[in-house]
Amino acid sequence: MGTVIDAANKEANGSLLTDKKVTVVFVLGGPGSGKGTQCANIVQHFGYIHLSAGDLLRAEIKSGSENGTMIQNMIEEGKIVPSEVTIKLLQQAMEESGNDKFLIDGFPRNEENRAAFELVTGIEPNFVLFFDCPEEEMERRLLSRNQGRVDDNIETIRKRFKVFMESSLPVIEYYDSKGKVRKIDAAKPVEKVFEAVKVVFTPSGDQVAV
Ligand SMILES: Nc1ncnc2c1ncn2[C@@H]1O[C@H](COP(=O)(O)OP(=O)(O)O)[C@@H](O)[C@H]1O
Ligand SMILES: Nc1ccn([C@@H]2O[C@H](COP(=O)(O)OP(=O)(O)O)[C@@H](O)[C@H]2O)c(=O)n1
Ligand SMILES: [Mg+2]
Repeated sequence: MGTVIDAANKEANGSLLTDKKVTVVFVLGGPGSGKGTQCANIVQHFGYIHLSAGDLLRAEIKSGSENGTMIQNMIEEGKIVPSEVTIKLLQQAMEESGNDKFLIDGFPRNEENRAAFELVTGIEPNFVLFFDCPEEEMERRLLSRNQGRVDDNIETIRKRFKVFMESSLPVIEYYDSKGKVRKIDAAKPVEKVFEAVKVVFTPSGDQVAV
């Protein structure tokens, strides 16, 4: 994307993103690590809006948009959709929500996602929640997710794991080098994982011993 267009985008989207202070938490982790499950819990307890990049892309396919076929093909192959498409959907959802605290789930998934979002929106995440889970466990979960997803088959799952290792982990490492990563052991049962998540979202002065 050219810098002139980027500057214009930033200007045009300034209402929410520069006038107000927004809180953004990126929720990252491999496919099946439990991002969506834990985001639902966080929303209930901490008043965030949950924006799943994958859900927004799937809704875009269903809406019959001109990008639908391209997005569908990328998802079936486990590939990462060009940033401009995903960022536009995220920005729209943020604007429409009227809220100012967002969990952005499954984004940024590669360096292009990360750099373009920062450039276009001017937003840096407050922190990054990273769900760390072994591949065997993620594979088991995805194969029994039963949400009718075209990408939850063993062939595409293997491709998604490869993309995660090659493209998404470097983004987590980038934020780790800035001290922004909050790593959670995501192999445990849902309730145990949420106990660890709660600690991250609770201001340290408010934590009570149990
Ligand atoms: N801690 C957990 N233990 C066992 N199963 C889980 C856990 N967290 C999520 N699941 C299940 O695993 C599948 C993938 O979870 P999901 O939240 O969709 O992950 P992601 O969004 O990271 O792909 C779902 O069927 C979900 O019910
Ligand atoms: N930032 C993103 C997020 C998802 N996607 C696409 O959407 C697919 C599903 O993403 P998802 O976040 O719903 O998947 P899970 O990690 O939740 O299993 C990915 O495999 C990509 O093909 C993308 O292209 N760019
Ligand atoms: Mg998900």
